[in-house]
Amino acid sequence: MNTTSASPPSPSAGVPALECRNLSRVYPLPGRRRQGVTAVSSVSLALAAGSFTSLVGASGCGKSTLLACLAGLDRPTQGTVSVLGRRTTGLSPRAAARLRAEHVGFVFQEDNLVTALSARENVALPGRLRRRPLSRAQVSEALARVGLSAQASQLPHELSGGERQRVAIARVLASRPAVVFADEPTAALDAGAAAAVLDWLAELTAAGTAVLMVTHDAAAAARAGRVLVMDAGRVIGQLPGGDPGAVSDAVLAARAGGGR
Ligand SMILES: Nc1ncnc2c1ncn2[C@@H]1O[C@H](COP(=O)(O)OP(=O)(O)OP(=O)(O)O)[C@@H](O)[C@H]1O
Repeated sequence: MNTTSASPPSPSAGVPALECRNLSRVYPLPGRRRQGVTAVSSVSLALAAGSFTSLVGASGCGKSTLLACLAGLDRPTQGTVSVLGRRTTGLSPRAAARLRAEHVGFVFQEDNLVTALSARENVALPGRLRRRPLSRAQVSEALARVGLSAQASQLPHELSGGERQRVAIARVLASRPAVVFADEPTAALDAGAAAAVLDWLAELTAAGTAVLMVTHDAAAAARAGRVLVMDAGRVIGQLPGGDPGAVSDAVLAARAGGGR
């Protein structure tokens, strides 16, 4: 376990790291004022500090939209989101960005990194935004942890897709935000690299971070302690992690039982 990284803020007893209530997102349809696409419908959930949760469901069921609304990257049409008990919905864009910089991290398949910054600078960025810079040793340690010491000075376009993903992992390992959102973090990786990413996410949760991961990979989903199953914009069920077969069955059952 990395011992020199920043620790996530200790949440007050009983306050979830992330919570949403009655969250909905309706995309307007051009030219049809009264109609829209309901991508997320009345979702309520809470993630405890140190929990690892995955979100599964058939393509188009609303996983990425829910993640984006929870992460403050999209505005829900209705409902509330709170991080460490502080409401993020309804904040000014500036205040929301500040709260995100302080407490939220991202591991996305694409658009992960600031293109003009080196791997090292990308890892250091959350600390700069929080005005609590990480030490050079902390950044180096995180890059070493993901096997990228030799690439520290390279720009994102000089790295492979898998290496860019690892820089994003190093960034959250170093800054340890209260909540990490991971969208298909293993999709473009070979089996060994995917297993390593899941190990690092689990390492984060052991240090107190709440991780929410969207994935189509049942084996990856089953690494989480809790698997939420979505269909047609709703979270329709949950199961404990550990059994990829049970996750596949739950997704198939959701698809068979519902749909838009
Ligand atoms: N910008 C948008 N405008 C209109 N409809 C959208 C928009 N983005 C998503 N949708 C619709 O919202 C629904 C949910 O999409 P979303 O991308 O959240 O699903 P998903 O479960 O993440 O799918 P996938 O697994 O294929 O990535 C889909 O019906 C999609 O067509």
